[in-house]
Amino acid sequence: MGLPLSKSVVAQAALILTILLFLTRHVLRQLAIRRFMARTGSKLPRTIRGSGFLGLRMARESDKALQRGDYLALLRSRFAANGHTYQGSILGIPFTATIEPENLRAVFTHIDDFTKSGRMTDWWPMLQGGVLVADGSDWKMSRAKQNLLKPAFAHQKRASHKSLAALEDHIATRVLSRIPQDGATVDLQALFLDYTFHAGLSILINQDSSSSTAAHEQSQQRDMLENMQLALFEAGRRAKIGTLRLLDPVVRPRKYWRYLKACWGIHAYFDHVIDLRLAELDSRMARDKVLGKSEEDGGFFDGLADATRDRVQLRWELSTAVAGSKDTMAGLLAHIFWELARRPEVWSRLQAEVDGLGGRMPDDEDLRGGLTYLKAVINEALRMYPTIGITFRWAARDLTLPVGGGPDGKSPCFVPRGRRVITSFNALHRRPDLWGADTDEFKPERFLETIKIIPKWNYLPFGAGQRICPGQHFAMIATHYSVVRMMQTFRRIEARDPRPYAEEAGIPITIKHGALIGLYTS
Ligand code: HEM
Repeated sequence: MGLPLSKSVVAQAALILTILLFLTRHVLRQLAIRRFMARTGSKLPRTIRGSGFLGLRMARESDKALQRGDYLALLRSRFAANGHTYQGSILGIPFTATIEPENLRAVFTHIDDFTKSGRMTDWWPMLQGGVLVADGSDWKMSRAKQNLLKPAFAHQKRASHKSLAALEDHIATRVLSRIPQDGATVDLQALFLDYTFHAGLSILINQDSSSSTAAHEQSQQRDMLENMQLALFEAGRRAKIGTLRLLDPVVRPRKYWRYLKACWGIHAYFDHVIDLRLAELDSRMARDKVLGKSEEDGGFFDGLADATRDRVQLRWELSTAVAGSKDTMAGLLAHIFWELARRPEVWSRLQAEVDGLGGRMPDDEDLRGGLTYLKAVINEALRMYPTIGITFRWAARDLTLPVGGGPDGKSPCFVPRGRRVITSFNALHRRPDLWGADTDEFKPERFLETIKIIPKWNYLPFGAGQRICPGQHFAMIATHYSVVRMMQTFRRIEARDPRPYAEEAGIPITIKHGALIGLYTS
């Protein structure tokens, strides 16, 4: 009969066994990595210098830059100092950063290898499904296989006359009529944020949000706007701090609770609107059937409802579309006018082109390509200030990127599974070797004269590959339209903010202090 083992001996044995298992797993993983790297000829990229213990110095630097509003400039300087592909870790969580066009082609075209898996937790609980955060078959369901979004955007395109009417209605009441005509200072960015949010509600979910809307509905919309502002800010923060967000309920319980409430408020708003819209759609269809006339194209919402009647899926897709369109377009417009106010020669040339319309409203054709200088202005603003400045993917397995490995950055670059891959469209668009020494200057002419053909992977303001922005067409039409209407209304512009440019690096990028401008009608 053996002696009974004491509890402490059992505990020690269990501990030793766990450590052994852990070490064995670690050694086996390292061997597998070595074999993989030898087989693929890949190497690790350079490691960022001066990031401090566990990347703490880098985290502190980032935090300060975020507060100052020059975080994107800091990222650019890191690429300049460490090469176009490098690796590091923030608080022990490793990442690989790259702005090599060849690597971006690999990341954005191999969507099953470079996934958005981490996005779901960044956006939780605001979005738990829908095209923005889904991967694999769920994403295909949203965007490709069952064409959930395709018909929605196609309906919206066919109903573009309605979209233009909604844009006109909102820009007239929410922007043009609110700008003092005597040159008194106004924050254009604030007006654009209000405009694009309400135009988005009208166009994407047929939600009447004009000034004649019932008071209780206006107040619901205001609450939703506030909730979405807060939730978008938090989602951006959660993405930047990674797994540290798990501490939020303990470290900042009040803010965390407010964030949850904002997300639930957004859900409740969309659920309510979806019920209303589906009921309207059904009664319209029943009426059309009785009258025997073909039903009118109702735009984006009808397209979505054609593809699915699943209310939760509709909630994710609609809130994604509203969140995706809201500040991206306002941010772009604000940056365009921030630059126009500082570039009289660009303003004059643009004015001359818009004057060519003879004061009439721009139609589909003008917006689709007749206004070449305007297009160059918008392209240049998207180059210097892409409103999605940074994006992330996660490696689904051990992978290689075409370049960036080894001390000279020329070998294939090893990316271990689970690794977060970061890219900055902002830094890509400011690479002097791709864009010239004047890369920090706003020069629309480069899109007309200097660069005849831009290599595709050097310029990605709307992303690329299968996950390219599905709202790109709408965003471009709406931006062209809005700039034309501003130029037709005002003859002179002045910058009213002597402070240097500073960004608010949320999702998406806006101008920290707004776009303080003076405008004159004569
Ligand atoms: C100036 C305006 C806009 C810019 C600069 C912009 C930019 C982008 C970029 C860069 C991406 C890809 C992000 C990534 O790959 O991680 C993206 C994705 C997306 N955008 Fe936009 N966007 C704009 C307007 C819009 C509008 C108006 C909508 C909707 C009506 C929209 C809806 C979406 C959606 C749903 C996705 C996710 C697509 C997917 O993952 O399959 N965006 N956008």
